[in-house]
Order: sequence, then structure tokens, then C-alpha cells
Amino acid sequence: MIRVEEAEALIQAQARNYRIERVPLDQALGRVLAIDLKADRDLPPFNRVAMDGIAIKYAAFENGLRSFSIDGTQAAGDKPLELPGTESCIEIMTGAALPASADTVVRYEDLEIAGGKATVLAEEIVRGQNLHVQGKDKKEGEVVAPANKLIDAALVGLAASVGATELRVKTLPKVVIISTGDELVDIDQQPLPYQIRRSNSYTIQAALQKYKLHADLLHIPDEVTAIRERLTQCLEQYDVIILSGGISMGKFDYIPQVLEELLVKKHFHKVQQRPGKPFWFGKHANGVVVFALPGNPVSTFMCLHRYFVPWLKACIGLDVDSKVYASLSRDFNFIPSLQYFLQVSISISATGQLLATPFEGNGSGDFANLVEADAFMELPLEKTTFKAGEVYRIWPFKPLF
Ligand SMILES: Nc1nc2c(c(=O)[nH]1)N[C@H]1C(S)=C(S)[C@@H](COP(=O)(O)OP(=O)(O)OC[C@H]3O[C@@H](n4cnc5c(N)ncnc54)[C@H](O)[C@@H]3O)O[C@H]1N2
Ligand code: MOO
Ligand SMILES: [Mg+2]
Repeated sequence: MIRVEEAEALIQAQARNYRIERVPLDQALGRVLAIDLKADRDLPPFNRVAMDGIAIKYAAFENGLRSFSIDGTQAAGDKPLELPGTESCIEIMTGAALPASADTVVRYEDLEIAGGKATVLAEEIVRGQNLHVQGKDKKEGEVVAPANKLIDAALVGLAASVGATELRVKTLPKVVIISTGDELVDIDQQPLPYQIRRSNSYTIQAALQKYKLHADLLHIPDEVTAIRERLTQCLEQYDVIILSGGISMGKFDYIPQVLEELLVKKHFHKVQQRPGKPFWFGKHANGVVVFALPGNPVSTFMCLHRYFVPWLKACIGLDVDSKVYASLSRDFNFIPSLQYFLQVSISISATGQLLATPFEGNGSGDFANLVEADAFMELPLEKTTFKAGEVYRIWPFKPLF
């Protein structure tokens, strides 16, 4: 049995870039940017007027002029209207491009308009006020969003503003989720009294959708021939195979032997952890990686979040170093010498700390408990008593805020 950290290192060593693909902007949300996105123009592209009012030459005000003749009106999107003289002003709207002959905007609230004249009422005005200066945010050609950024709405907006109608994103690996076990029926079936529905596949498929990864589902009965045939096909058609079940000590747990027969090289089998001890991981010479997760639903769920998701993030370059910690809200004991992944519910204390309250459930078959819990807290196998206030790493499986 290997340690959690060793299993993690062996898996992360198999992270690789899959490819880059172009997606239309309206399908890019949730994907990972593959190359830097650059400004096609200065941002803002001109001296953008930030308040509705009048545009003047500051020097006239500085020389004591307070009443300016109004010589035109410029809306946002109009070609700039130059001032005919230093005693002139134009009415100008927010979002308009400031004419070169003006350098200051006085908003309507600080003016009086009468008889074709605008009189400045404000005691003090500042040269260049109420302007968003050209290029202040980003210069043309500057990176506005770096590669490996998760594409969110803000980034979509920025891409739209620089005219990127499509984005180059990291290609996601092609994944198949395989369930095995003759006790399992599909979710639209009415199970016999001694059967269950194969929920793990749907849990895994749903968890991967967060990363815009749409995995296929496949069920294989507990027969060596069927397992061998279907796994052979999957090794040809997919980049990644995620199995759930059939890898422990049972007489019908054929998966490890068939994987090895099909030349999927075992990197490890069994990890010093609970849940998830019988976890198997390997890779075929053709590059296909195989995550054979233990069948107990909480084991599958934990191994998916502790091992598969970090591997996927490493493949697509997504926040690979991000770690989240929380402090235990009460004492907890776990005797066996195994790394324990305690289910916890997370709250935020008045001092802004993440508090983890144990929410154990009835063991790794109790997937109902996962509906209430928010994360797994990783408790080191070196200790058996864990005190309130102690801080440990957590593996959230729900948004925390
Ligand atoms: N003698 C031993 N028995 C077991 C050991 C052991 O070390 N010695 N390990 C236990 C642990 S820990 C786990 S975890 C399970 C894992 O076993 P498998 O990976 O072989 O999983 P299965 O036996 O196929 O199923 C376990 C359990 O999970 C249910 N299951 C399986 N697939 C699904 C699915 N797709 N959806 C919902 N539920 C599923 C299955 O019905 C079983 O109840 O082994 C222990 N045994
Ligand atoms: O590995 Mo287990 O403890 O049933 O999930
Ligand atoms: Mg089994």
C-alpha cells in the first residue's frame, strides 16, 4: 500500500497537455484559455468622457473665464467636435471621444446653461477631470488575459471588447466512465430487492461537467470476456478511462487482472487512506490513463476529487497550486493508521476563517451524506486525535461561497 502523497505524485506525473482548439466565444465560458489574449487597441481606445457635461480648454478657466459659448453637441460615437475657440465649449456625453482641442470636462451638475452659454458654478475644477485617459487600462498589444486563465464572464466581456469572436482553449481529454457489477441496474430501471441503480457513473459525470468535460457512460457486466472486449475498445477510443468498482478482494472483481492483461501498466493498487483504499491507477503504452476508483460511492467521490480533478487541472493548466485549508470546529478521533478523508460542512467564522464541522455519515457507502457535506478534510495518518482549532487541507466538492 502506498501513501496518499505518493499516489498523488504518481498520478500528477502523468498529467499532459491534450491539444488546443478554437471555440466560439459563446461556448468558451468555463474553458481554460490556451494562449494569452491581447488588446487589439488601447483600452480605452480614446480619451473617454466619463461624465455628461461640457468640454473646455482648462487654460481659459485658469485665466478666469467662467462663461463659455456652447458651440455644438457631441454624443458618444460621434466624430470629435473640435472647439472653435478658447472661449467655446461643446456639450459632450459620457462615452464620447474627447476632441483634441479640449482637455477638461465639467459635468452638468456644476454648470448653469442659459442663452447658449454654459457658466461654470464650481469654485474649483481640475485640468483633465472627468476623463478616462486613452490606454490607461491597457496598451495595444498588451496581455489582457494570460493563458491558463479560467474563462469567466469578465474574461468573455474582455474578449468581446477586443473582437475575439472565438478563443483558443485547452482541449479536454476524451473520458469514458465505466461501471461494473451485476447488482447494478440503470437509473430508469426498477431494481429488484437485491439490486441498486448505478449512481456512481452519474455522480462522476456530473462532477466533470463543472470543467465542461462531457464524459461517456458505459456499463459492463461482471464477466471477464465482456470486460476485456469493452476495455480494449475504450483503450482505442478514449484518452482516459474512469472505472468505479470491481477492484477490491471480491471473486468478481476482475478489473485489475484484465487491465494488466491488456497491458495497462499498474502504477499502484491500494493507498493508505480511508475511504478509497483499493484505488488502482495505471497507464497504457498508448498514453491512455486509467483511474480505477473503488466502488463504494463515497470512495469513488473522494478519489475523483482528491486525485482525478487535480490531474485534470494539471492537464489544462488550471490553478494547479491552489490549496484550501480550514480549521476543525471540534475535536475528532480516527484510530486506524490511514489518511482519513473526513466529510465536513464548511462555514465562515466572523473572523473570516473557514470552519470545518465533521459530518461523518455512515461510512463510504453512505452517499446520501454527501448531499449535506461540503468537502473532505484530509487528516494525516500520523495522528489519531485531531483537536478543535487545528488546521488541515480540505478538498471542497461544492462552491464554498
Ligand atoms: N475483504 C475485503 N473486502 C473489501 C475490502 C478489503 O480491503 N478487503 N475493501 C473494501 C473497500 S475499502 C471498498 S472501497 C470496496 C471497494 O470494492 P470494489 O472497488 O471492488 O467495489 P465493488 O465491490 O464493485 O462495490 C463496492 C460497493 O459499491 C457499490 N457500487 C459499485 N459500483 C457502483 C455504482 N456504479 N453506483 C453505485 N454503487 C456502486 C456496490 O454495490 C458495493 O456496495 O471493497 C470493500 N471490500
Ligand atoms: O475504501 Mo473504502 O473505505 O470503503 O471506501
Ligand atoms: Mg468488490
